[in-house]
Amino acid sequence: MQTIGVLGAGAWGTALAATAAKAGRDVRVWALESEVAEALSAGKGNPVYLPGIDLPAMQASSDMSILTSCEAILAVVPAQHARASFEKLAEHLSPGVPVLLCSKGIEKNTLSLMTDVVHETMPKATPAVLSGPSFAADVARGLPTAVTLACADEKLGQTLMQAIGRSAFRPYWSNDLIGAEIGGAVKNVLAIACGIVEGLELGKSAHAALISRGFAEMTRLAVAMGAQQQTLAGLCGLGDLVLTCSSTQSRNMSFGKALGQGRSAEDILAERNSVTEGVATAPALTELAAREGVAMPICYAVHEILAGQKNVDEAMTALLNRPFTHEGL
Ligand SMILES: NC(=O)c1ccc[n+]([C@@H]2O[C@H](COP(=O)([O-])OP(=O)(O)OC[C@H]3O[C@@H](n4cnc5c(N)ncnc54)[C@H](O)[C@@H]3O)[C@@H](O)[C@H]2O)c1
Ligand SMILES: O=P(O)(O)OC[C@H](O)CO
Repeated sequence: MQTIGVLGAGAWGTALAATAAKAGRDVRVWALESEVAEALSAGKGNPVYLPGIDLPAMQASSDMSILTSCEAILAVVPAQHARASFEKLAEHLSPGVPVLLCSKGIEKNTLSLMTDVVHETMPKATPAVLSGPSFAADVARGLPTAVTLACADEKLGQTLMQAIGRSAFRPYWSNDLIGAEIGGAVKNVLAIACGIVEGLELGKSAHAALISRGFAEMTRLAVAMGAQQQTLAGLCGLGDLVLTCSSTQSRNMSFGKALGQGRSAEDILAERNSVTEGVATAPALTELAAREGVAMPICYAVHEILAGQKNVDEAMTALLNRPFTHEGL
């Protein structure tokens, strides 16, 4: 597998493209913005989404036909833009080509996971999932990172790992696509909650309690949807939850922190050109949890705050006054 296509040149798509290029692959990148495509092609990095980081030059275009003869595609557009992007990608894809889903979110309204969106828009493609604790800037700088690569077919999973992996970017194979997807989507909503706790200055004990009870919520939903419990204890679950809830380098965590400090969601988002996936995933997640009959009180509290149904103090008081219960999942 030599020719790798990357759909989306935000921070993460760019970091993954650079990693695959450093691993010796022939990389082709589709960028929405022509100025991003031009800068990447000219070896000037990505001044819009990864400013100040040196990257190898790679073929890039804002014309999606650049992805036509790629042997695998890394799909890295934000979750809410996946369906429209995949519908266009379908015109350029050969049957059976693996599509490695690298975004972390659930589609609003349809409640579709990204694998569902692939099945609906590109039924002949083979979906796989890449998820785990990995800030784009760390990966682009070549700092050590480990992620889950979930693919139903182990042989294809191994081929994908060889294609994009290197010593500083270590994929671990799993056959659990649903577990990897749910872990990545839920940790973003929980990171908003952790940010709120930090913004309210509720202390590190509350922070640890939230990570732990949030992990229980994530695992409950994933298992109800058919995932293996142990997947959530791995890189794409607990690993990513710990990373994202521990650093304001996370857009979701820093968004939550600003909410906790009293700013409005609209004001915070208006200042950003980057995506904060947990904002759109929160309402989808609470609907999904209701559909699956799973309790997710922390995620629900985030949804209530974002929907304007409660302010942060009211949501926190309601969480703290839930009945005492047993600790199991
Ligand atoms: N940045 C990270 O550290 C990181 C790490 C792992 C996973 N992810 C995930 O990767 C996905 C992409 O995030 P990112 O950080 O690369 O994005 P980003 O915030 O850096 O950039 C936003 C991206 O959205 C794209 N976009 C905006 N409108 C669009 C449209 N209408 N159609 C298609 N694309 C559109 C832009 O072109 C750009 O590529 C998200 O799901 C995110 O959760 C990000
Ligand atoms: O900046 P965030 O919050 O989108 O998180 C980035 C990655 O998903 C961390 O693994």
